Amino acid sequence: MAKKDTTPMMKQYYEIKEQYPDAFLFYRVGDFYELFEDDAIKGAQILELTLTHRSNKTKNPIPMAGVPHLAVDTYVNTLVEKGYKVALCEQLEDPRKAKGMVKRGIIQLITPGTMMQERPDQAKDSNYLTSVISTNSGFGLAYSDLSTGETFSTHLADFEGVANELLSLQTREVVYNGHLTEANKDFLKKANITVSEPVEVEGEHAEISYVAQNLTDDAEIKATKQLVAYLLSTQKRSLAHLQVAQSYEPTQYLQMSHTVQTNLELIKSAKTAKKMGSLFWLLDKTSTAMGGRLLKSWIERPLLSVSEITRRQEMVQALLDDYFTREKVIDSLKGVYDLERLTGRIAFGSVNAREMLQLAHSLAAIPNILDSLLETNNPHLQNFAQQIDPLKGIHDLIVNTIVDNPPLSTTEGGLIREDVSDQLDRYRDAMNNGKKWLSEMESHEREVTGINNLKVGYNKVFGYYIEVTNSNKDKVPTDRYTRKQTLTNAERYITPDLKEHESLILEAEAKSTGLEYDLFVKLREDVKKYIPALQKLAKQIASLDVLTNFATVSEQNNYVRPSFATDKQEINVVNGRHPVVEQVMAAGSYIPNDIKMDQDTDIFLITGPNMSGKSTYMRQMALIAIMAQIGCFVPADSATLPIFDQIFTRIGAADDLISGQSTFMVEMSEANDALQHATKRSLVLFDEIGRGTATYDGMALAGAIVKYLHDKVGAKTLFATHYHELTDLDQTLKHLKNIHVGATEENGKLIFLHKILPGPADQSYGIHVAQLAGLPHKVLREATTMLKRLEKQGAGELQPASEQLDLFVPEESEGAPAISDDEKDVLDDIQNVYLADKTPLQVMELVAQWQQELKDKD
Ligand SMILES: Nc1ncnc2c1ncn2[C@@H]1O[C@H](COP(=O)(O)OP(=O)(O)OP(=O)(O)O)[C@@H](O)[C@H]1O
Repeated sequence: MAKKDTTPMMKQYYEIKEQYPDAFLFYRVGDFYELFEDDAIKGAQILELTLTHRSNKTKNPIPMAGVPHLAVDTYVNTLVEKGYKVALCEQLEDPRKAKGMVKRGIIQLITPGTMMQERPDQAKDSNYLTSVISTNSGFGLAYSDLSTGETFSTHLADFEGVANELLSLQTREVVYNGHLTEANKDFLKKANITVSEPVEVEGEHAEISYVAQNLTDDAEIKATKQLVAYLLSTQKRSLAHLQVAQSYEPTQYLQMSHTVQTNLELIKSAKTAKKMGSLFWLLDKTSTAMGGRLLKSWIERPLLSVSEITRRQEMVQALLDDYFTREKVIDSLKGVYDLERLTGRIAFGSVNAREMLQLAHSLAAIPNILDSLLETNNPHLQNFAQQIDPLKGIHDLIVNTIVDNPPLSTTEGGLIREDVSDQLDRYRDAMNNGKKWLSEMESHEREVTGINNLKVGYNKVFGYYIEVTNSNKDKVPTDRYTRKQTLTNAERYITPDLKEHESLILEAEAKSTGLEYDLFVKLREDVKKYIPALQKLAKQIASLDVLTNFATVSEQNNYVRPSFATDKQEINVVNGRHPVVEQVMAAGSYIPNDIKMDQDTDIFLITGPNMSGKSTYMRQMALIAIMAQIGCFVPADSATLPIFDQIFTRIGAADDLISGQSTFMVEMSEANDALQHATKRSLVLFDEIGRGTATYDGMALAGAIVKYLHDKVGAKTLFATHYHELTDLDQTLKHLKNIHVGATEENGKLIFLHKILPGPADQSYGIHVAQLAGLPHKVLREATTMLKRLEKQGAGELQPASEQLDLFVPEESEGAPAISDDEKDVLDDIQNVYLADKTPLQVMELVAQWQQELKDKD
């Protein structure tokens, strides 16, 4: 960078900036943070700041923009949320005491992956920084949420696995060690993930070995150490709250790719990308933010172990059966703050006295929760309670140290109770005595001078003074009083006595606030020793919150406890419902449906009109399976399920925007994923496979895929299709059954029954649905005529297109004037269209287009 200004300050600035070339450098000058050079130009634009210039008189003024230090968080957050990094450069010494240039240094590097979620609406979100290292034996991956310190690590075979994990974690930043191909870079860019270089940290850091202590896999250890080193180097402080990394295998859980999670709308609605309308939205009635975050991670990672699921179910059952205990627990949970993040703030050193009290109040709620659980006769609830240490010592320590209503600031006193420190009490006595002396002095002076409204006051500039109004000025004993300040209607004086006491009072005050701060820091350090115990407690409370929440939701929505047939792959769901669709519909209007697939049935081929409920039925199956495997009860009258190892989907039009593939390509890759990786224990949902290409290609592919699933995979498969020709497959594939969603026609109108019935659908009603969508009458009539013709002739033996022209030529064309060029274009199009290549719907679209062209011409 060309250094245009070589004043000592700018020299210092350039030196620091050189070390952080890829971050916005917020350089503290007095009450402002200044941005210079390119940072200023770019920052001014993004943050809408006024761009000014430093050294305006020189030939090359330096662009500059500033933000007030009190508002810095908002500006930093805006930049970091957009994927940038911010280096906060502070004055490291008091400018008044500094000799020469004030020392400055970076106190924190804030990056997308290390930003703490502070806004209330983000309380249930985690922000994971991920670290990846490529090794000879695949990839090590580790991630951590800096606000809570929870850390995980795993080992993945290929970049595809890494990419999937990054998307599932919604990671904003990855510290990447290894080669990235152009395609990898492209993916990371499209997924909006900031890529950071790994960093070395100097010296020994206990955190690095602590976090990695339980890991055995070399790649995981490396990724974890790289993660912690990056955190330490950006945060520039000890991070006592980082938790021992938990190693996991993706195969330990029911596996679903990020696309599957998105398609099934587990955490967000596919349409709005908001929580509303998702399974998480439906299930989340948790009382604490920790519970909310835990629930989300449970939904993303359903269990495989029946005994673990049963353990959750037992708790849900017990809480469901015992309304009063449940209500008491919920009531107490409401008093528990975000223990995990409070603990993080304690470790971070950013906690204030009010938050310290929030911790104490949270701990105060724990014994009530334990009492409620222990009072029941339920062994599961009792056992759960017995494992919890309420950490009463920490509670007592905090409430015995901090006053009831402490101020926000920790440096201005008023935080610490009496009797905590003799020394503090002595300072306070001195202050009180001094103040008492002042009030006695005031009465005494009134008496001796005869000035009744004489008063003693204080301001920051002059300290303590005696104030006398102008009307009493002549009574002032000028031999004892020295004038200090003149106001319009009064004079202020001091006396040697007053000044002597003033210095005693102020000294005691300064010492007392200093000591209070020291005592507060000591308290913080004392509590810091209990961080692992607090984190354990936080986890226990969070899981109690989620389990209680399952009981509440299950009761409110009439869910039933599922059982698992582990020895055979059988599904027997009686009157199952789609939990989210049912919720947004009027009460009682959702039509329940059974899902019964015995050992000998692997594939349901589902036909039925558009809009009849095929997708809903398939999603219902997946959501019931997921709910069951996270330990929640399920929307059905009864349910027996296998434990699914993986779920695959090809549903809806949630096109893969990130990889930039075409719809049909995405469809085929998703199908391929299932064909390659599904096992007998998997659940496969395929909705209208093949519709993204020409009819015959699509139908042929769909048929072959069904056959492959049937012969080679054996996964439980729900396969919805509009290709009625496929329904004949039940003749040859013995594990395939046809089912359809019922619909009837009354007076030419289509009535959806939303009821699953055995056998194939008799007709597709596509044109009826088009009618519901309000297509012009003429289009519908013509489509109907064409459909009849197609059905009569069989799509393969279509007449040449020219012979069908009479379908479209308006009657009044006879004897009409010669046709225009536009009309001719349309006729040419009609003549050239190859009908065998088109679905009826596509033909309808074409007809609509031609009509529009003719209309435009009018
Ligand atoms: N069991 C049900 N009870 C009541 N309403 C239902 C039921 N199933 C589906 N619906 C309603 O029907 C609508 C359409 O359902 P869905 O999208 O599953 O149809 P589809 O057959 O998959 O349609 P398409 O073939 O066009 O994709 C849903 O949004 C819902 O409102």
